[in-house]
Amino acid sequence: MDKRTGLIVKATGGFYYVQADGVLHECRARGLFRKEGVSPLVGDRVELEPTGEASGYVTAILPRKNALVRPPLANVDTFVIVASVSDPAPNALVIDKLMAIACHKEIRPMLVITKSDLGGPDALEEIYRTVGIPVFAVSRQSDEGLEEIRAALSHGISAFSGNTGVGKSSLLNRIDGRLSIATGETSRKLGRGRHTTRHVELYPIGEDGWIADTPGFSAVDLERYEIIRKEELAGCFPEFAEFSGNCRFTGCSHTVEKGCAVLEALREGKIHPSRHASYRALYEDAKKLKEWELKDPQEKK
Ligand SMILES: Nc1nc2c(ncn2[C@@H]2O[C@H](COP(=O)(O)OP(=O)(O)OP(=O)(O)O)[C@@H](O)[C@H]2O)c(=O)[nH]1
Ligand SMILES: [Zn+2]
Repeated sequence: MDKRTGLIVKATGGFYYVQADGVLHECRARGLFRKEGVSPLVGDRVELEPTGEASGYVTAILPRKNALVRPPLANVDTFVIVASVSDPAPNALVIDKLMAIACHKEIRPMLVITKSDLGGPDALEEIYRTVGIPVFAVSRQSDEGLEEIRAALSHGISAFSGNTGVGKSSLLNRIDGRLSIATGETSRKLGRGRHTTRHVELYPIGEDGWIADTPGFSAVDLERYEIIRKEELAGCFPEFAEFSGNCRFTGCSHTVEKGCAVLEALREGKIHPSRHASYRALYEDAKKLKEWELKDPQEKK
């Protein structure tokens, strides 16, 4: 049968489920890329050699745009960062770290503010509008905003992240009832703890969009595996770009230097203090990284 290309939407028990030409194929991988130390990920576009109507072999992985380690996911286009107005209170550092990871991986970030029934989303909105990313506010009290979020996810692969308890699962369920993630309450009732098998699965949305259902993965998992060098950090704060070229010294860290155009913009209110505070904190963390930690985690065994 003819080779074709498809998308891995699920991987479990040594099988890869590849969506190709409207059919879900249950596939094994040919040993080929194992030699090269690459294993197929959910989100990979692959070459498929069918062995039957709905079965086949994955014979090659097409070039990846990006890959995350935890959750294991390739070719992520949109990153939905979820934060709640309160319960838990928003943590700007977590949001900014996730946003920096997104930029670093060339993923388009957007922010969804949940639980707006518990208070106004204005404070968060004000910060992130200055960054120039899409910001949506929702609450389970109404469907407002949901349709716009669905539309923003209707192309490419999207993944959700945010601190535990912000309402990711509730939001996903409301975006699409098929998304299987159990909400905090349900999972407690069912006794599904931290140690359940975690597997990522893609669900279709809109015209040609896919949402990654990533049960059990938290912002913490993501942060642990996606490391940004201090030299690369400023580039992950998009609103710094128009200033950072004008600093007096090349290699300016934008934290203390005289003649730093980013610090100048901060003083003039063109960069939000909360964003710069996060930058500073992440810069301090990045300074402490050891050489071995800077190796691409994909290359680590
Ligand atoms: N007041 C209010 N509470 C909400 C809203 N959405 C979700 N919650 C509650 O917030 C809690 C956490 O919701 P989840 O959807 O489980 O949050 P999560 O981010 O998936 O949490 P983890 O699974 O721990 O990562 C639950 O008790 C929900 O009932 C909302 O719009 N308003
Ligand atoms: Zn500077």
